[in-house]
Amino acid sequence: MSETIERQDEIRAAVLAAKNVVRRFGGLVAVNDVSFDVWPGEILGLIGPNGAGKTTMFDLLAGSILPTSGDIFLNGVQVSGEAAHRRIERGLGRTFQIPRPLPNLTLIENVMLAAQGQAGEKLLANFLAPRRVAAEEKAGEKKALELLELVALTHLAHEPARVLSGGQRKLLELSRVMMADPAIILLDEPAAGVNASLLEVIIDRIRDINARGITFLLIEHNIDMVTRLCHRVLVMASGQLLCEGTADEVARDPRVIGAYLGGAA
Ligand SMILES: Nc1ncnc2c1ncn2[C@@H]1O[C@H](COP(=O)(O)OP(=O)(O)OP(=O)(O)O)[C@@H](O)[C@H]1O
Repeated sequence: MSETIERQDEIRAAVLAAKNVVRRFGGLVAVNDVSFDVWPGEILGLIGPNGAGKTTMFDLLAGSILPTSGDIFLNGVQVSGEAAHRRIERGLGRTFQIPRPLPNLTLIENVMLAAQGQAGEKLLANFLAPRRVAAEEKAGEKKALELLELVALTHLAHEPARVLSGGQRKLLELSRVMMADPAIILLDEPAAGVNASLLEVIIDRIRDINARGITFLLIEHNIDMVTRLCHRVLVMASGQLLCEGTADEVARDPRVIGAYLGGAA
């Protein structure tokens, strides 16, 4: 089998795949010819020193920015030019390093909002089919409560989101993303700014959600978390994919040690 046909088969089997992706910002190549696959059901880590291109890669995968060249595939479908909301509809969820829930709405309202379409659409539907809208709202509330339970926030369901700690906001964000029934979730630094005991809750919840068949790709600087959670790890440095392997394998790789010692230079 030729290399190209093999690569096409891999792309078809992957939940998410990058193929020779390049992203330039003026003269700077933030992501430089990066290719990788995320397999169904895995928890894949993306690590690398500051400025390596990890966040830019997430932005490209999620559709917040478009590649200068190269392609992105979601469940085998080429989505390189598609807007972020289309990729959400196709099963891609994303959390941000600093989640910003609506502070004066309750947790349950914040989670329910994640499932709603355009306000105008909803108003029209309410006018045309009020009973259907009411039934959908009831089902949405039930699902939101189940998801809050999944992330261990049931006791705060009716509190305003402003009372949450940084770590609890990350858990809320995870439940919000789950409202759209994603096939894969991109997690941006789930451990950043989270205290030790809540970190254990976050690790457990990610494992539980993964056990439901949901795939994860996560950027993380906390190597202990990466070692405990990730089945496989990709390492980026200076915009390029340096290597991949288990957390132990990449931690021993002299190229990785060199990249961290030399920073992003
Ligand atoms: N919108 C932008 N305009 C210009 N340069 C950018 C832009 N976004 C990112 N960069 C540059 O691209 C490079 C990669 O940045 P990126 O944020 O992707 O790295 P990172 O690996 O996520 O770093 P960190 O771990 O510090 O978050 C950096 O040199 C950064 O300054």
